[in-house]
Amino acid sequence: MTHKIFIDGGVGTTGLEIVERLAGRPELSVVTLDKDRRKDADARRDALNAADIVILCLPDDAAREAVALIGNESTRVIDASTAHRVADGWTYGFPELEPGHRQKLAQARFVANPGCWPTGFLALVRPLVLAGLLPVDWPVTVSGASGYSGGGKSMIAEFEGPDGAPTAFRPYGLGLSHKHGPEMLRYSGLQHPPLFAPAVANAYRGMIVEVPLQLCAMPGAPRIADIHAALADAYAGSAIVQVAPLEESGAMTQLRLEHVGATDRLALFVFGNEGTGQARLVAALDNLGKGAAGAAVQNLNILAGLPETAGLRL
Ligand SMILES: NC(=O)C1=CN([C@@H]2O[C@H](COP(=O)(O)OP(=O)(O)OC[C@H]3O[C@@H](n4cnc5c(N)ncnc54)[C@H](OP(=O)(O)O)[C@@H]3O)[C@@H](O)[C@H]2O)C=CC1
Ligand SMILES: CC(=O)N[C@@H](CCC(=O)OP(=O)(O)O)C(=O)O
Repeated sequence: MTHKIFIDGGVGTTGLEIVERLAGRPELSVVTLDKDRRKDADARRDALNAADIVILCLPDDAAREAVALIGNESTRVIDASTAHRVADGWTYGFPELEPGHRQKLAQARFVANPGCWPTGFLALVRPLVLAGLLPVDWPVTVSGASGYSGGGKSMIAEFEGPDGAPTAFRPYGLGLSHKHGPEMLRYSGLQHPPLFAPAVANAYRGMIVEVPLQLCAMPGAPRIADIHAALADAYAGSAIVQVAPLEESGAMTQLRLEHVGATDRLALFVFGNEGTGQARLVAALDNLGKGAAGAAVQNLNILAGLPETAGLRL
């Protein structure tokens, strides 16, 4: 069986990355609209309703508009935008979220791909909440740096424009109301919004997401080995999410934004000091990989009943 896939927004930053990952797969027939017709409502309606699975790589408003254009009840949707991540009737597209979630995704008609920051955050935090190591009422902070392609074509133009990059490193989200807040809160299972301190760096792609924990102040004062074991258990056998052994992270003195390169891998680390009772949990990923296009292709594979890592860069 050939699955008909339409990528709406196929010439944008995320859309192009998805097209690359789907190329050369005979089990898929991939449709994109050429530059002249890509915003034509009739052409989009036809393509949306003719597809088995559509992937929306659009700004939020255009993604909502695309969903409204779908009348064919057998068309399934993967939305890469923020529009539907906490919306009723949508399934959150993070297969690793918790046991059984992948099975829910396989049956879903509407799937919301996670944001890049929440991908790193939830991968680090959700298993600790499930294991009872991180109390649900604990005040959690998450910070880090992202490559500028995380801001799509407009931020790429800003950093690669004729005047050169505007800065080397730019903290943002200073109003503490980033659009990723609701999904981090909902899917972590925490009771309080995490304090989120993001930054963008003068690098095209790659990101570091960090959750510092004062283990010594937490109930039961979990040890670094307990935190590591919970993460290692959660992702045992995953080809996508890898937890560095403590011997490896213990020997590291630094970590680069580019750690996973242009791949769809998600690398997790537990750095810590048993003496001070402090830990730094860190996720390294590509904002365009597991943070966007890699996740969309992984979800597509799950929806279509295909091998989960087909087409991924691992
Ligand atoms: N970049 C990243 O790392 C990540 C992005 N995302 C999300 O993915 C989505 C796409 O982002 P990204 O690829 O970065 O953004 P881009 O701005 O690079 O691409 C968006 C594309 O959508 C097109 N578009 C805009 N409005 C319409 C419309 N009404 N009909 C058809 N096409 C339209 C744009 O056209 P035009 O070429 O004319 O501008 C552009 O080609 C966004 O919702 C973003 O938040 C999610 C995770 C990470
Ligand atoms: C560097 C940068 O600006 N990154 C984007 C997030 C990119 C992403 O995850 O996309 P969504 O917009 O689909 O959530 C931001 O923080 O808004």
